[in-house]
Amino acid sequence: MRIALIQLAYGDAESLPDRVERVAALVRAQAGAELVVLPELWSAGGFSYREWDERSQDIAGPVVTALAAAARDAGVWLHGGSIAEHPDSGEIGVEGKSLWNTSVVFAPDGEVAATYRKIHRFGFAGGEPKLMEAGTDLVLLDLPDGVRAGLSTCYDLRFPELYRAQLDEGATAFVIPAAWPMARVEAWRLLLQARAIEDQCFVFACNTAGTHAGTQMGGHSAVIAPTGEVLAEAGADEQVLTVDVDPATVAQTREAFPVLADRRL
Ligand SMILES: O=C(O)CCC(=O)C(=O)O
Repeated sequence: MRIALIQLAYGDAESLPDRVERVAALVRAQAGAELVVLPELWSAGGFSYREWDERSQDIAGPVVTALAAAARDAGVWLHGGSIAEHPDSGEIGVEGKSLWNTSVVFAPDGEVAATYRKIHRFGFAGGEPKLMEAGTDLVLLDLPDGVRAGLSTCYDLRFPELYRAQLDEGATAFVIPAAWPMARVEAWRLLLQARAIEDQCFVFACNTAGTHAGTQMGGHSAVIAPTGEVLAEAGADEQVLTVDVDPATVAQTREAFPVLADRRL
C-alpha cells in the first residue's frame, strides 16, 4: 500500500483560494498512491485562531468540494487533514459554539467516507477550547488491503486511551494529521513511536511545515511500523513523504511478539 503524506508549508500571506488550488494540485500529483494525507487545519491555519471563524465552512463547502474533486481525479483515498467546520444546519454544540475541528476522508470516487471531530482540544484556557466544540465519537474506517484506520488529530496524540479504544475496535493503523509546533517536535516524534509500539499499529502522521501566526511548525511527518520502526520521516520543510507499507506486517508483528494478549483489563 502506497502512502503519501503531504507535509504542507504555509505562511500568513497566502490567500485561501490560492492555498486550496495549490493543495488540490499536490493531491492530484499523488495519483498512484492508495492513501494521501494532509495536515490539520491547513485551510484555516493551525495556529491562526483569529482566522478560524472567517475561514470556517460546512462539510459541503468549497474546501471539501475541491478536495473531493482532487481525490476523484487522482483516484486515491484522501484524508483531507481537517477544516474549521461551521455547519450550515445551524448545529450548536453542548458548550454553545458552532465550530469543530473536523477531518473528512474521501474514497477514490470523491465520496465522503468518514468524518471525525477532534476530541481533545488544544490550547488549555485559550485556543480550541475557547472557540471550538469537542468531538465525542470514535471513528474508524476500512481502507484497501485490510487496513482498518483509526482517526485522530494532533493533540489527541497525547491521550493513549483513545488509541487503545481504537485498537479495541480493530484498528491496524492510526492516521494523524497535525499542526504540531517545532518547540515540542521531540514529543511528537516520541509519542508517534509510542502509539505504534503500544498498540502494534501502523502510524501515518502528517504534520505542518513553515511558520504562520508567529509559530514555527515542526514538520517531521512520519510513517511508523507496528514494531515502532520509523520507516520514513520528513524534515522540517514542505515535502511529500511517499512510502510503501505491507499491511500484513501488523498480523506478523502481533504474532511474533504477542504483547497485546497479556493485557489485564
Ligand atoms: O500537544 C502539542 O504540543 C501540540 C498540539 C497542537 O498543536 C494541536 O493540537 O493543535
